[in-house]
Amino acid sequence: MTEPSIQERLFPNMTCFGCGPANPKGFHLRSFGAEDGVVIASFTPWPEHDNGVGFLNGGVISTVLDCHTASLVVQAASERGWDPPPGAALAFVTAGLDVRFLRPTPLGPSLDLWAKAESLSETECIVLGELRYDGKVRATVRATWKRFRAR
Ligand SMILES: CC(C)(COP(=O)(O)OP(=O)(O)OC[C@H]1O[C@@H](n2cnc3c(N)ncnc32)[C@H](O)[C@@H]1OP(=O)(O)O)[C@@H](O)C(=O)NCCC(=O)NCCSC(=O)Cc1ccccc1
Repeated sequence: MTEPSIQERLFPNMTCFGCGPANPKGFHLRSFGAEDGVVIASFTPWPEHDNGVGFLNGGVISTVLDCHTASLVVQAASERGWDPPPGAALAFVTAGLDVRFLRPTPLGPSLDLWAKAESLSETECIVLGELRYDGKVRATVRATWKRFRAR
């Protein structure tokens, strides 16, 4: 897609490995709002992301699910005026990820990411996510996001 992604619009200078536009060696995940509060993205694994038996490594799966749910939380926080603390790039951080690997995930060519909010509040957001390939859900996440306080 040519339009700016959520990440490019809301945190263009972020250096997160998975989704920071400003990390020169990162994944540069690009997520976009769709209908009914859903956020979507696609991710193309690198050959290096092999899990040793020809499928996608589980840590990489967890990273992209973490970062994709982040885009939903950051967009929701921005829309509601839940601003980051002074000097911080983000209003929320991941407090927990419950990832389930339902079936092996091929190394591409391109995988689909989906996310939708379960609940959103100023102190805690819970987001459901899925990684899909070839019409099948390969992995799911229930991500808990908590308000970040700079110290
Ligand atoms: C094995 C199990 C966990 C359980 O399955 P089972 O008890 O046998 O249950 P069931 O028979 O119901 O099968 C369920 C579905 O799975 C499919 N399937 C199963 N085996 C194969 C196969 N060989 N090839 C293709 N497909 C296969 C099977 O067809 C079915 O799909 P379907 O309904 O027909 O479309 C399976 O769900 C799975 O592989 N999940 C993904 C795990 C995963 O990606 N983990 C993360 C990466 S590992 C990592 O990073 C860690 C690491 C660290 C360090 C170094 C190296 C590595």
